[in-house]
Amino acid sequence: MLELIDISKVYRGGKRSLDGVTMHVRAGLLGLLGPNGAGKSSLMRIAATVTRPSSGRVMFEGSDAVARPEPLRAALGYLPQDFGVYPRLTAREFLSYLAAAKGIRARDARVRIDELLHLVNLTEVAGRALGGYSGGMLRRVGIAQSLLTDPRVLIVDEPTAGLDPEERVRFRNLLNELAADRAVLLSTHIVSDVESVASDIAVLAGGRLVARGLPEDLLRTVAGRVWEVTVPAEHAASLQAGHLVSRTTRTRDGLRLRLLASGPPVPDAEAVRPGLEDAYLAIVNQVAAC
Ligand SMILES: Nc1ncnc2c1ncn2[C@@H]1O[C@H](COP(=O)(O)OP(=O)(O)OP(=O)(O)O)[C@@H](O)[C@H]1O
Repeated sequence: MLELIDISKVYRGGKRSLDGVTMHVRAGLLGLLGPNGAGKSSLMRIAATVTRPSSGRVMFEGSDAVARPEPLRAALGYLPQDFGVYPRLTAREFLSYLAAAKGIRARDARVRIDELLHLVNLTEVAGRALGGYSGGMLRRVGIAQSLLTDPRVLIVDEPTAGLDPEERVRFRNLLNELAADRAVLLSTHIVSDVESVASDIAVLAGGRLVARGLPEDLLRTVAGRVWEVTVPAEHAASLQAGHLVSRTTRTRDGLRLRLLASGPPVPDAEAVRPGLEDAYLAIVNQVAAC
């Protein structure tokens, strides 16, 4: 549906944020994972036709979306990372204003806005000024605005930033539902945001696409290399220094470390089933070590 081909981006001043990224976006939920500064927002802005790539092509349904962005724009919903609202407007007023700006007729807009307020569970507070909304509620307004035109491609940039765990789960489920009949590209640096919902995961690090596949493909990269050990707190530092540690838990018997190693890091280490967090850590750090 949407193809990003060999995309590079160099900002004025010489900062290179993307380096030859090729990524095809199909129907369903594609989770774009990467640490801060990996280039996720740069790629999302290019996919959303907000910024042009320095080189490379963006193709939408076979036609060049850099030269002619209108067809993609007409099919696109976008929630930018720095989504802002007018605090004095109510949710309904704000959405009506945006609908008018998108050229939606007033009567159609009213019906659509009612549907969307219901979808994002804001109907009851739709008459309240946005200045009084929580971070999670504002994110839901952001999703509602991105869906005004019922887009076939939905791009959401770090939508769970600043949300509490409960809101995060609700948001994840909503995006999962939306991905049933459209392409959703979701960026995040939090593995659990995509772990349970994305069937397709891309990992960006240092401006390059370093992994892409099903969660099980990514898990395979650390098969047999994830261990858990419990050590006295004073012994933990040397293990932490020599290995990638994906989790540290304090227990009655000392520190429980979950770490990556090609063989048992200590004789009584317990081999455990890899999780996506382990795979992500390994993939991103392999790149950093190169
Ligand atoms: N307009 C800009 N001008 C110059 N450099 C920029 C600009 N936008 C981003 N960068 C730089 O490009 C790199 C990638 O930034 P980008 O925001 O795309 O990454 P990200 O993965 O979305 O990270 P974050 O989650 O922290 O936003 C960073 O080093 C950033 O400082």
